Amino acid sequence: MHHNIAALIVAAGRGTRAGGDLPKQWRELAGRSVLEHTLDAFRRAGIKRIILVIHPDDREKANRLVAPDVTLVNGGDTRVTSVRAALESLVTDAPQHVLIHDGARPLVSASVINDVRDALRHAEGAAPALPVVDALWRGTDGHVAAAVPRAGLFRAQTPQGFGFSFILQAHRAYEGEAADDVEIARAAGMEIVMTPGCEDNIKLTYQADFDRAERLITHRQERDMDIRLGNGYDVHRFGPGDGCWLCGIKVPHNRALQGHSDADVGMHALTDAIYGALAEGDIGRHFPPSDPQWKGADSRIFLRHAVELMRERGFRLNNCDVTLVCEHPKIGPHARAMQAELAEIMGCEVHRVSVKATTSERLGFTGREEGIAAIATACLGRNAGDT
Ligand SMILES: Nc1ccn([C@@H]2O[C@H](COP(=O)(O)OP(=O)(O)OP(=O)(O)O)[C@@H](O)[C@H]2O)c(=O)n1
Ligand SMILES: C[C@](O)(CO)[C@H](O)COP(=O)(O)O
Repeated sequence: MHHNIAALIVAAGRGTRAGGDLPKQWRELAGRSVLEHTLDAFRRAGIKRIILVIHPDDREKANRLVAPDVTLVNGGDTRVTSVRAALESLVTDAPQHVLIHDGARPLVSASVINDVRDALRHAEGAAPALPVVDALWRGTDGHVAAAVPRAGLFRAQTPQGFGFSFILQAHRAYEGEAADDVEIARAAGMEIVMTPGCEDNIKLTYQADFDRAERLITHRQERDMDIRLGNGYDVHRFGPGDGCWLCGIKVPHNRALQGHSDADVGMHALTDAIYGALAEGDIGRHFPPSDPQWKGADSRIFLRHAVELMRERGFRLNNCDVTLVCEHPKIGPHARAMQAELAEIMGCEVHRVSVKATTSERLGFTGREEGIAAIATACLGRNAGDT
């Protein structure tokens, strides 16, 4: 997907402030190591190349994380030298961009990563930040010594993204310590754009941060279990014509389906199933048949609207299943094209979309070929990786 970008995940520190038996990035968080959470966050964002920077003492543990998308590199004594080691390791097969991230920030969301990556289309560098909202003081000996103006102050997060060759040169030219790579990039004259940070993208620094991260992960897991099901049912009668619109495909037939719109009975049932899963009524509520503007309308408009609503509410389509009930036309030869068309409209993978058909054994209105009925089920899940 994004082969020309690599994530450098720095994890060579010793985590002295967090304490514990193991360096913090190797400790368990909600059943998995911190680094496993961090690697998965980048995979969810579609990153295919990850350089994991480790301490040589952790090689044995780290070998378990090696995968086709993960390469190990030994870090240095400071964060700066660890990043530098990772950058140098990429020189022979350089990506266009790099995202440099603390292994100790396992809760980074796909949207934080993607906002940085998107900003790199126009910027030399980009990094997530949050404005300081609390009042700031300077303190001495446990007393407030002065108020510090907070206007224009931001809290820096990672991943910090850069053009690879720019940041490599900046690191090579830099001497001494730096809190992060933005500092190094700015010292080399690079312009850095700020992108939205996220309160959940915490860096595990002290023990209390582990407790907070556990709570956030539990909350995410509960949210991810929020699965919504909806069903839809629709019928259209036959009238004169030379084919029927069914699931976005014009199927040749000696008749056509009649309706206010293009009468795509399958797409209507599916649209209603999505509205149903969101408890948002049905097509008639969003596109009233009394409104002349929907006369003869392309039913894709309805389905796209339901999908937009689904995304706005933070859901994605897990899968859907449409059954067309008719004697004729025969659906089998067109089912795959219908699945592909529906998947295209909904912006999802085709394996999430099923279209099938049955006859009603010549019974009832479908059996007498007076019309076609369709039933659909849609299953929605929460958008993974987003907070
Ligand atoms: N020599 C170092 C030092 C730090 N880091 C990484 O940089 C990130 C941010 O650093 P920090 O939170 O300061 O981690 P530690 O140095 O491990 O923590 P501490 O200062 O408490 O020892 C961490 O993912 C850490 O593993 C690194 O790769 N190499
Ligand atoms: C890079 C960083 O995460 C930006 O907030 C941070 O500076 C690194 O951690 P440290 O605690 O400053 O070492």
